[in-house]
Amino acid sequence: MPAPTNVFKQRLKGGSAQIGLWVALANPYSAEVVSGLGFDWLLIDGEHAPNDLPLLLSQLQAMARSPSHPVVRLPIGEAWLIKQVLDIGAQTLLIPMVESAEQARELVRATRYPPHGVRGVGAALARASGFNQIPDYLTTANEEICLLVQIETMKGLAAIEDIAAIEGVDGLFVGPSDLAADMGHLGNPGHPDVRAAVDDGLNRIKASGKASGTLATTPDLADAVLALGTDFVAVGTDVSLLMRGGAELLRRFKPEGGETGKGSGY
Ligand SMILES: O=C(O)C(=O)C[C@H](O)[C@@H](O)CO
Repeated sequence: MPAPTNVFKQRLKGGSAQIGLWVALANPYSAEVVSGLGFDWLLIDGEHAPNDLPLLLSQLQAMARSPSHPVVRLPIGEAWLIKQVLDIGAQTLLIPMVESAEQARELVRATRYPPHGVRGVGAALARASGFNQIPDYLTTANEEICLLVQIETMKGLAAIEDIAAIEGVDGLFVGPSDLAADMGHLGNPGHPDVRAAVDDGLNRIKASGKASGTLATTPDLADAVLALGTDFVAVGTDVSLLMRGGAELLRRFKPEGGETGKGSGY
């Protein structure tokens, strides 16, 4: 009996865009709620949401019955953390701030058991192996890992082809917010120069043969990047859905806005 099949990794090669949702409420209850919506993938954000390892685990467990594939974003691409997140059962990782082929190569090695990498062997204790109930986990796990790396600086943009050429990198995700910051447009990912850089990056990733991905925070932006043939696109976040939906509901009954809404800056 092998490691669980990573259907998201398979679907990335299938040619149909995978539509995702950013999950940043850091709560297994809300994670289970959105896991029933039907998104192809759900990004559990370990970088900008207050998620520690136990919370990441509880959200993976909450999503377990859903066909939506969980993608876990780490706060940083370090082998010790990759080991822990893989052991709790994540099979698809998104690693931020990748800027070189060498960095990508080390990330691949961190996701692989020897001799192809340096992932520590703890399957006997791990949820990933069904707590050792999957007899062939160790010898089949490598193939079911999907590694997605973030391109979100000018240096990363310049290295796209080199990073995409690394075996074991399955997809490259262009991060508009951090790229905007690095380009001198902090807080303005919609700046024409940033939009052009994002689209150029996505096109080059696509041309490299690896899966291309990004986050589009408006339907129009999502339509634009999907028109490029982008393979995995997050089209919103749970936090913004809650905030926008709540603000709209409040305006219905308090057009002047609530006390907390005045100058709240949201
Ligand atoms: O740089 C980006 O954009 C991303 O990596 C996505 C953001 O981090 C996400 O938190 C939405 O703002």
